[in-house]
Amino acid sequence: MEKALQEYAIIVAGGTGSRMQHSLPKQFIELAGKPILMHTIERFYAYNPNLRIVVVLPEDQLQVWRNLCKQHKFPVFHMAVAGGKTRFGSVKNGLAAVQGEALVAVHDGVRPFVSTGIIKAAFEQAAESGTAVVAVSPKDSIRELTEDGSRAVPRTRYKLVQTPQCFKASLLKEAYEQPEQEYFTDDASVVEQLGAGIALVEGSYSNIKITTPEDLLLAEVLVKQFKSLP
Ligand SMILES: Nc1ccn([C@@H]2O[C@H](COP(=O)(O)OP(=O)(O)OP(=O)(O)O)[C@@H](O)[C@H]2O)c(=O)n1
Ligand SMILES: C[C@](O)(CO)[C@H](O)COP(=O)(O)O
Repeated sequence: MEKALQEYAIIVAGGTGSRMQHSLPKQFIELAGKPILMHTIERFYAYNPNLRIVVVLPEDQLQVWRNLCKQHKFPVFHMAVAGGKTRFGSVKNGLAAVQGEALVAVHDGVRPFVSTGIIKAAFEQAAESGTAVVAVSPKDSIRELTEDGSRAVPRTRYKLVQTPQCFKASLLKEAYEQPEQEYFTDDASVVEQLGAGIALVEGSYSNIKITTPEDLLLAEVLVKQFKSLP
């Protein structure tokens, strides 16, 4: 039987959270008594306690994070590395900590409600096909902007992309050697640029990215239901 590949999670939390308009970087805002980022890390630890976890933070927040870990007696072992100016740069820095052939999940530090089932499904799909991107179907109608205004498009042709996004390490590393492009909004878009196909895995509507103040209100509700979320 083939030996299973080592699994890694690169949890990107190297942003400043400008759209949240909060005094703290949003990944440090407390939910149910601890920073959002700690909830996120705990989801991955719950999936696999042997997972190697790399947390990417703004360079000037590394000490703040160490202090928060001490203050909260945060028990989950992880490596903390400095991020880049953009999410692309942060993922690239996190990837430098990945050794050998492995499976790597890249996940937003501000998506604390991902279920262990979704993480598992993403790793399994990546083990099989090399790529796995979690996504959900849109619930609203979609219009495309055109030169004259806008037009309706069939929503059944679209998916809303979430994280985790899992890949074989060699593929992801090769992808992140490419020059950064403005249209690289996630890891799938970077890997796809190499010509690789992207396998989709069903996500969840509760796997929200905490981005703007109303997301925080929703997160306060979701955190109370944490154990029963899909
Ligand atoms: N230079 C950056 C920018 C973003 N991220 C991370 O990528 C994830 C998704 O990005 P987003 O929600 O846009 O976070 P911010 O960049 O912090 O938010 P904003 O765009 O509102 O400033 C977040 O966990 C964020 O910390 C990162 O690791 N490094
Ligand atoms: C990676 C991502 O969360 C997938 O939906 C999203 O693309 C991040 O976008 P942001 O502009 O960095 O928030």
